[in-house]
Amino acid sequence: MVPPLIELTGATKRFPSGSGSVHTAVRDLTMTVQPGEFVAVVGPTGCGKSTTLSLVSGLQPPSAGRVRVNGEDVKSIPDGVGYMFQTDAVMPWRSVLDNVASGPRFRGASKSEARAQAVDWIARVGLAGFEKYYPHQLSGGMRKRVALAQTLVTKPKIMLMDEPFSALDVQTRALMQDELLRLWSGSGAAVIFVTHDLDEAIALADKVVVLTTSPATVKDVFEIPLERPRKVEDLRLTEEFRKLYADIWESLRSEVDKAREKGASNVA
Ligand SMILES: Nc1ncnc2c1ncn2[C@@H]1O[C@H](COP(=O)(O)OP(=O)(O)OP(=O)(O)O)[C@@H](O)[C@H]1O
Repeated sequence: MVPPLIELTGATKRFPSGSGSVHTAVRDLTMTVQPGEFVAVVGPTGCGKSTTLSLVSGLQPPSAGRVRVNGEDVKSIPDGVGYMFQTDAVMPWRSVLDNVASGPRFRGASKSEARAQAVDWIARVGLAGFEKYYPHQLSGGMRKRVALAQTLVTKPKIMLMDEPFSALDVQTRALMQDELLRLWSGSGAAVIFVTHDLDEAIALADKVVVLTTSPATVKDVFEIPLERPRKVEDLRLTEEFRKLYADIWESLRSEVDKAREKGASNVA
């Protein structure tokens, strides 16, 4: 058995909230991610999904429990981690080429090496010919492709993705999901992908982790035995997919209902 690449064991995160009280965002959360595994995390709005990612990224230390990457306790941002968020990190004042080259440059590559890597990844995400464009000259989907190239050019061992496609229209979103799967399949990277969208979680992942309503802890873990390579739009029409959806939704629904009862206005 290969040791997990990412391991949260009884991880708890508390934040001070006004009036001197404490808010528990994540409680006693245990989950593992194997090297090269694609794990989707779903849960009701505000349950603690992003906080869970921030524990793995080292942006937040746990208040209790352990968070390990590669067998080591996470004390700062671990090496080899790439991020992608809902609002992309594309710098508006830089061309596509300079945006993608900035990661390798920051990690010490020479200017020409960084540019060569950037040109390669810009082509791989389907943007060859757009190197000199600026972000405002691109569509939302194209900017996501730039963000994907920015993330992958650094060859991360771990990709932490927090609803990266949620601002896209449905068709562009499906395209980007296929692109992500295509690019990830050759990368060997482990992924934690946070999403509100159960369809998206099942279409992309090897494993779907259902979190409880706040404070987040793991409610259920579902293996997704769908064959790869996958075409997300075709996959959604299959009986196997609908069955998985029904099973996982059964688990998620009661948490969404609890969150609604607690008064969350915008739930899963
Ligand atoms: N830095 C912080 N300081 C104080 N409270 C925080 C902090 N970060 C998160 N929280 C609180 O922790 C809880 C969980 O937030 P988190 O963003 O992790 O949830 P989420 O499931 O990702 O939300 P969403 O579904 O809206 O994306 C929320 O009540 C939030 O207000």
